[in-house]
Amino acid sequence: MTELKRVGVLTSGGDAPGMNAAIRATVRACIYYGIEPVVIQEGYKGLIENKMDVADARTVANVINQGGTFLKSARCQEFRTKEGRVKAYENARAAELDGLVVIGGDGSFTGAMLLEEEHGLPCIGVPGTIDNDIYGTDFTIGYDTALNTVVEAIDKIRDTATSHNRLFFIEVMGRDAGFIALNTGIASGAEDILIPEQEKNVELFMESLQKSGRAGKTSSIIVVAEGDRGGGGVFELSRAVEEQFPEYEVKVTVLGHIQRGGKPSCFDRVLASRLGVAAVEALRSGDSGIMVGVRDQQVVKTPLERAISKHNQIDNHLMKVAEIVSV
Ligand SMILES: Nc1ncnc2c1ncn2[C@@H]1O[C@H](COP(=O)(O)OP(=O)(O)O)[C@@H](O)[C@H]1O
Ligand SMILES: O=P(O)(O)OC[C@H]1O[C@](O)(COP(=O)(O)O)[C@@H](O)[C@@H]1O
Ligand SMILES: [Mg+2]
Repeated sequence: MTELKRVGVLTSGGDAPGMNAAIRATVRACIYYGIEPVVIQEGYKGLIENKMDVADARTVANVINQGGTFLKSARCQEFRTKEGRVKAYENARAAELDGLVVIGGDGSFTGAMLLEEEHGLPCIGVPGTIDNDIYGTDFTIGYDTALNTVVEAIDKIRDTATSHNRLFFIEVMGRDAGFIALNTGIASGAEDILIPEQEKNVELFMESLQKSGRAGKTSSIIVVAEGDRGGGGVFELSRAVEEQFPEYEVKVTVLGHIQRGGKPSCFDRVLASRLGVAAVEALRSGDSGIMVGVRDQQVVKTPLERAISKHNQIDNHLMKVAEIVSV
């Protein structure tokens, strides 16, 4: 077992529901194993600006049920520079950190990898992002909650869509990944789902709309991932459809940041608790430069380098399911 005096924890990149539960689990696992936890504010920005405090078990009381991250998150440009990372490391060393737990997405893991490579500070990644776009884990913290938030919102939109002859384009988050769009599209009964991994050309899309019309559908819901550019983005696509199908009243809803908020689901709280504990246990075992995740219900470790350079594949069978159930 590696002797650890102090371990730091931060949240970085886009916040995700369940990050608080992951901070809590990290802090409490440290205390359980006799390590002093240090909480760092505002991600890498706080590390550079030396915003950190020793925590105790009560620091993380009453946060498991809260969305967002009480430590705050940041997208920090300075940390992308070598000089920025030197400053961050100097502060980590002065605080006597023997390891760092980084709760965030692929960008945060790239930063963690560089910090470790350049300065030798052992870093462990915990996947926290609603996008579910991290290789080496079946689920990222926040994804399940976001799915449920989106489905609830689309259900409401369906009520108005069916009360009129309306065609709704609903843009969901996912800069480069279609996992949210595909799963919420199926769960909310969407007529079509557009994702960046499998961009459909506009003609094909129009054909499937025509088919829906012929099948007697008087209203439709199309779920579009924000990263999908097949039709030039949700507004351009809606204009094209309006021209071709004057019988439909076309509406666009961009769900936006509502998808990132709210109380974490039970699934996300459990996942976050598991992974926070696993991160501390990994540091104790002498691991570094890895991410902890779950595959087939087991905690697994993946080198950060692999976690950021590979991608989870969209399940083609699920795409087919979406096509079949929307006839
Ligand atoms: N290539 C990089 N080099 C160093 N740090 C990076 C790099 N990419 C991202 N980071 C750091 O991680 C932060 C979060 O990354 P970002 O991509 O915004 O979110 P996420 O971690 O959720 O993917 C960035 O603001 C930056 O401080
Ligand atoms: O709110 P921001 O910071 O502009 O970021 C929006 C992006 O953040 C996300 O919600 C999550 O992405 P990351 O986890 O990579 O930060 C994306 O789906 C979305 O494109
Ligand atoms: Mg990212």
